[in-house]
Amino acid sequence: MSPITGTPILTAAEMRSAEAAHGDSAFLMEQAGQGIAGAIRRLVAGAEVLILCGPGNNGGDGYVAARLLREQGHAVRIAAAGEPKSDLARAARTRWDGPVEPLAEAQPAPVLVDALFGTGLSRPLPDGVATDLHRLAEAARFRVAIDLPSGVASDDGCCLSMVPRFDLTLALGSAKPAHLLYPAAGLMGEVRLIDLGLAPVSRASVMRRADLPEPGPASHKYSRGMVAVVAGRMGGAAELAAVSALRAGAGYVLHLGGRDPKGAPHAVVRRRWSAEALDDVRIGAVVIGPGLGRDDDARARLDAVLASGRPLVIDGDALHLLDPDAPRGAPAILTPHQGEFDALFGKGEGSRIDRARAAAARSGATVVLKGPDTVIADPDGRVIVATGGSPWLSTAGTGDVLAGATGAMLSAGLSPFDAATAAVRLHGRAAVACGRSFIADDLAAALSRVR
Ligand SMILES: NC(=O)C1=CN([C@@H]2O[C@H](COP(=O)(O)OP(=O)(O)OC[C@H]3O[C@@H](n4cnc5c(N)ncnc54)[C@H](OP(=O)(O)O)[C@@H]3O)[C@@H](O)[C@H]2O)[C@@H](O)CC1
Ligand SMILES: [K+]
Repeated sequence: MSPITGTPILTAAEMRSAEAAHGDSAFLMEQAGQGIAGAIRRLVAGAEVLILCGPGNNGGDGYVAARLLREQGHAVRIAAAGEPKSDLARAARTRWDGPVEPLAEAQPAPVLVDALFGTGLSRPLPDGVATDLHRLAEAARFRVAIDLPSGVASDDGCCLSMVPRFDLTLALGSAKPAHLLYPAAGLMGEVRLIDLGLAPVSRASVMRRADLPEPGPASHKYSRGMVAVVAGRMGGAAELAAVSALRAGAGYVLHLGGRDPKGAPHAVVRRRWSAEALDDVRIGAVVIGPGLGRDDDARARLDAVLASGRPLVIDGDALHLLDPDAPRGAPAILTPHQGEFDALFGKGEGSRIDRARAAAARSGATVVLKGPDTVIADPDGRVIVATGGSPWLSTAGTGDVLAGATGAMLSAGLSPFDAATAAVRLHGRAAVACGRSFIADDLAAALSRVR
């Protein structure tokens, strides 16, 4: 059992291909059962376990785990929603020599293990099954989901039925989109990986430690990265982005336009807005959007920035003015939240991973689709899904902080994908370091502490 950080994310179809490529599904199920039994043994300290088994291979995993737990002297019962339908599940059921209770009649146990449905769930749970799952989950002290909580759709994290809250979800072989994407991700408790030795390959993975650029002995302020932040109607947002760029590690931040607020950091260099200011070849990234406004003046500034040929971070209001299909002369990172994303790219089909990836391919920009499950997608198809942020990030100005931090990483010479990943990671860590009920200014300050 290990953390899922850094692991590949596979759809149900990709999981089936990985299983087929391995060639020995019975061995994989035995491995899964061993991992599950081992995890449960370690975690529940002898308490009685009730395993709910479904008709497919998720149920098969449950039968194997039950047999192994029983062989080791653990108190375990099984309740099933019907007979096994797959060959593997039937074989696993045959090797279980204890009774199998009908699900509707099952009495609760302190530990509930849900092996009803996994990646094969294709429709809402039958009403009776959903009711029994809730009844038994509510009565249990500790709830474990095998691979996925029953009722969640593996590929997009939607709930096809009402899903109870779990304390632990044991992801088998690889992470699935639902382990990261909400609402499903919010119901899983801690997600841990049981390695099946599949070595699955995917272009999508769960975020792990990001390498942040470090200054060396020969570094100077321009080599650390020079960021220009283009201000607009609401000065505070651009101020936050500018300060955040410095605190995330930029060597020089130029704030173009807007007023000079009292008490603002003296480290930010301020100039009036002019398109010519962007001619400075030392500028490694331009951040535009925070507080920009959406009027003609804002549009003119965006047009000038797009024409400058500098690497771009496009956020906030600028996303409302942008034509995502228009060619750009420089790399760009777009940082929309879901509302801005929908306005820019349309509602679209598929999971947040699918949609962010399609948007990146369409726009030719790296897309950071922000949320509790931030998805970073590159035009070349790579995707990273972030974990470990904080629900307290849902406050005004935190997006401006991310835009500034992203500008810092881009100006330091990271590729847009690596810059976005590093900034999202740093921003999430800073949010966690801030604790509860912080404001965006605290978050900007925490970027330095976390670095
Ligand atoms: N891939 C791997 O490498 C490994 C995978 N492993 C395990 O296999 C799991 C995937 O197994 P799986 O494909 O058999 O799917 P699973 O989730 O058990 O359900 C399918 C069954 O449920 C049925 N059914 C579906 N929806 C339903 C509904 N709403 N209400 C009622 N019935 C419904 C469906 O019937 P049908 O839709 O055909 O009518 C079918 O009979 C995976 O999560 C992991 O635990 C490990 O063993 C080791 C390695
Ligand atoms: K399950």
